[in-house]
Amino acid sequence: MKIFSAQQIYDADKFTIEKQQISSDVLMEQAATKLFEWIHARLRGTKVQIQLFCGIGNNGGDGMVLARLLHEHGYTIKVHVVNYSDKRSKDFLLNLERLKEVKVWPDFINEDSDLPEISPNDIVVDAIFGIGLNRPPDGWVGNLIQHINASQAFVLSVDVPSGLPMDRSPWNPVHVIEASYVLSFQVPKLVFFLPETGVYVNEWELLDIGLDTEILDRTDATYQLVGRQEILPLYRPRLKFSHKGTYGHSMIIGGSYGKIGAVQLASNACLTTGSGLVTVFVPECGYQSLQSAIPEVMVLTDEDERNISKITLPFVPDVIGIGMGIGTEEKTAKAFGNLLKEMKAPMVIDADGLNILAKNPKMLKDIPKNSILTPHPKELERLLGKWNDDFDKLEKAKAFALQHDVVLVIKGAHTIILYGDKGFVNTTGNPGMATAGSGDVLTGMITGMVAQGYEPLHAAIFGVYLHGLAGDICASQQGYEAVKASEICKMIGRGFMEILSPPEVEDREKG
Ligand SMILES: NC(=O)C1=CN([C@@H]2O[C@H](COP(=O)(O)OP(=O)(O)OC[C@H]3O[C@@H](n4cnc5c(N)ncnc54)[C@H](O)[C@@H]3O)[C@@H](O)[C@H]2O)[C@@H](O)CC1
Ligand SMILES: [K+]
Repeated sequence: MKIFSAQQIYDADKFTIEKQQISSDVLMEQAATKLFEWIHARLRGTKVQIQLFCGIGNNGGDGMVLARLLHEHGYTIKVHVVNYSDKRSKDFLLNLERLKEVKVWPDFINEDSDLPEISPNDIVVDAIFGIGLNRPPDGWVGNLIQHINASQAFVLSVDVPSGLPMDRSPWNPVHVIEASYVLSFQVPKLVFFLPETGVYVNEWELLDIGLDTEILDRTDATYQLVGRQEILPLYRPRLKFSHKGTYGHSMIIGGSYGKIGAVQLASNACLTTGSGLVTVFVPECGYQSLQSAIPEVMVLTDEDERNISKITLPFVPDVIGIGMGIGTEEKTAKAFGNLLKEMKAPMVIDADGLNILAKNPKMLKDIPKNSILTPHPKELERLLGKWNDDFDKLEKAKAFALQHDVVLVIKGAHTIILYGDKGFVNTTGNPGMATAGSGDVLTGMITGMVAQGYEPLHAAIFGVYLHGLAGDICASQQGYEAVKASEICKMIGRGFMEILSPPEVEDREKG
């Protein structure tokens, strides 16, 4: 599903109004009717007080229409106009009049007004600012926002949490609504998925407000949200007349004394994801444990007992997953550098493999074509240097991926895969997966997908989605805390089955 920028949303809005020959207030009425229907379906006339805080732009206009509809259906409402500017939008003014016509008179909150009392049992509708926010809210508006956040009431934000800009991190982190639920119009917004801004969105859902499908289809979005619908077409079915050679030979290189488990997790995940053959290359000390832990995996060892010091491969694998538990010893870094120079097979590079690259930037030019890098935030920072905010991070990361022609997997609550000038935002996964070895499993899985012939970008997108899905299945069975990397691995098969099962079973695109 495409993620639009604020400008693209305004363009789609304008196009719809022109093509469908409707006026802008009709579109606002449509949008607010969807809000009303959502609320009404859940409250069914419950006698709860709904306090609506409405700005003076079109987000506030949506709030005005919603207030009218709630009033007409007998709900107990209080409407506040947050009077932060005298530049009121046309449709706000129109709907303020329409509200007065049904005998609802909002109070106006100005700089010197007392803040209204909000009970924890109230429902707050937040329609102060929408996607039009382009500068910091005034201090008193910020205070009102803090007051709403402190109320413990359920806060339903219209379109986006007020105070959250669409293209940067907030000016003041406490002057943003902490939304219990966001009902967002038509398309998801990138801010919902980034660590600094996603924290204001507890849950979100899209409302189809009828923007024209022609413009939605033809708009080229930089970012896409990846759900089951996007994953299913990437799937490569296994053929009846195939054999283990059809699905590639993966090599997993990593481990050091005390960290052989990382290789075990990665190679097991690689096999379980469907790689035809898997060979590992580890220091001598890993031989026994790997042979006994995973009988399906073939084991090659370094001449060094505790660390990788010289990588000699007796065959050319289809793909190499490298870096888990490998350490950053000088001899290891040298062996890794030589492998990069000699090897043409694509690589999936993780953990200390990335740290070695960060310490030896000259090696970056030797990364084989079609390779994938899977940094977590700290590893990314070592590669890119510091960034100002999440948007700056994405720009820097995109430039890095372009310069080195790699697929970059930025791991996080919503992992983002960057390639060329496009980004893909994952929707699966949960906080239980923030656990030792989870990244090793992901590296193994992506390696296994490349081995089977998935293009690197598809391998990364599919692998990340499947990894999160396997983690979600684990969490649903035993809770977040008990999710362990080895169990994520066990759920890979179930994950595949869920992706391939009929659509009514799952729709994970909700936030
Ligand atoms: N584009 C669409 O698809 C539709 C948009 N609608 C609503 O329209 C919203 C956007 O409306 P607007 O563009 O009027 O913008 P907002 O209502 O988000 O903001 C109000 C206006 O205040 C000004 N402003 C920005 N930052 C300010 C600040 N810190 N202090 C004081 N004034 C500030 C700006 O001029 C801005 O246009 C959407 O979020 C959505 O809720 C809906 O009416 C339905 C259709
Ligand atoms: K809002």
